[in-house]
Amino acid sequence: MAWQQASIDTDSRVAEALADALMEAGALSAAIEDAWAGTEQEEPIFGEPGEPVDKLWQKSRILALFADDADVGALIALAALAAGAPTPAFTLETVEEQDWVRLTQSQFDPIRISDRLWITPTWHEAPNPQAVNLQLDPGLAFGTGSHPTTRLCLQWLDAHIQGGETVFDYGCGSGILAIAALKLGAASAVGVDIDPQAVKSSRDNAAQNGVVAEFFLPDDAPAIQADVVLANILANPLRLLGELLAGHVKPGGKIVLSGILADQAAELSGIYSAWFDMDPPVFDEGWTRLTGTRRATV
Ligand SMILES: C[S@@+](CC[C@H](N)C(=O)[O-])C[C@H]1O[C@@H](n2cnc3c(N)ncnc32)[C@H](O)[C@@H]1O
Repeated sequence: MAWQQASIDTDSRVAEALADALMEAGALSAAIEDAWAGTEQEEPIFGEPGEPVDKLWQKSRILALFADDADVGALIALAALAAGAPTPAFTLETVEEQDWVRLTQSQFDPIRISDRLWITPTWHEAPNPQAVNLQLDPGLAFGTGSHPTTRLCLQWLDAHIQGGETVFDYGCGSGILAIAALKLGAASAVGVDIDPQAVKSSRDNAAQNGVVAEFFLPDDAPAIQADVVLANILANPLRLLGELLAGHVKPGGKIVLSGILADQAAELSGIYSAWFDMDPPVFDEGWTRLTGTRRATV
């Protein structure tokens, strides 16, 4: 199927009325943009989120979509009359139907963490069916495996989970770290996030991957001590959460921190050395992973 797209340059003062009138006249959509978009005269117009923008471009362009058999010239003339504007000139082009779902999906390929650990969208064949494959689609919560902060944690899990560990994932997002730990052999995993949508996504993703993990909002989290605690949050919350996170790590257990910029690593390592013997930092694209071993409390 194809559509006709009319491009109408018009005085900004009548653009909105004309776009409304085009919709009334039978356009399938009508969007207003800067007539000089993409040129040196392009004029960015910014507004506060949720606030109406009271400024208009000097000259506006309306892109209006019509059915392939519509008499576009007659409909534009009718709309201009209704909007009290002179009949504008326009150009017309044919727009072919696209498979938007396929186009979007093609932008997400499987992600190789290591030879044995892959993150694969559900619509893809696993590149290595023998590997540990997490099925994860881009969604409303952070954590598809493509971001360096997540990748640093996944690489640590891949290298250190030997089987039977208990894991606590603080700031679980999509649940990717808890789910990966379980698929790599951990005995149990619990995740926590302040965002209810992340808690829901994590539960859905665990079910999708056939693993049993529990996810909570912080106030509902169980008072557990785990062999491994991961927290891929940002430096600021990590500065405040040291004591709480340390309380969730068994003596001799491991902490894995991510979401830290390279120039914040020394300061964060200093904070966590109050409870942990810290390892040297590991860097990836300007981000840092910090790890440490919980000292026995005296
Ligand atoms: C960068 S994402 C990490 C998601 C996932 N764990 C990963 O590694 O990709 C950080 C997550 O931490 C959550 N978060 C931020 N501050 C938090 C806090 N104080 N307590 C619990 N969760 C928090 C956010 O809602 C977000 O989902």
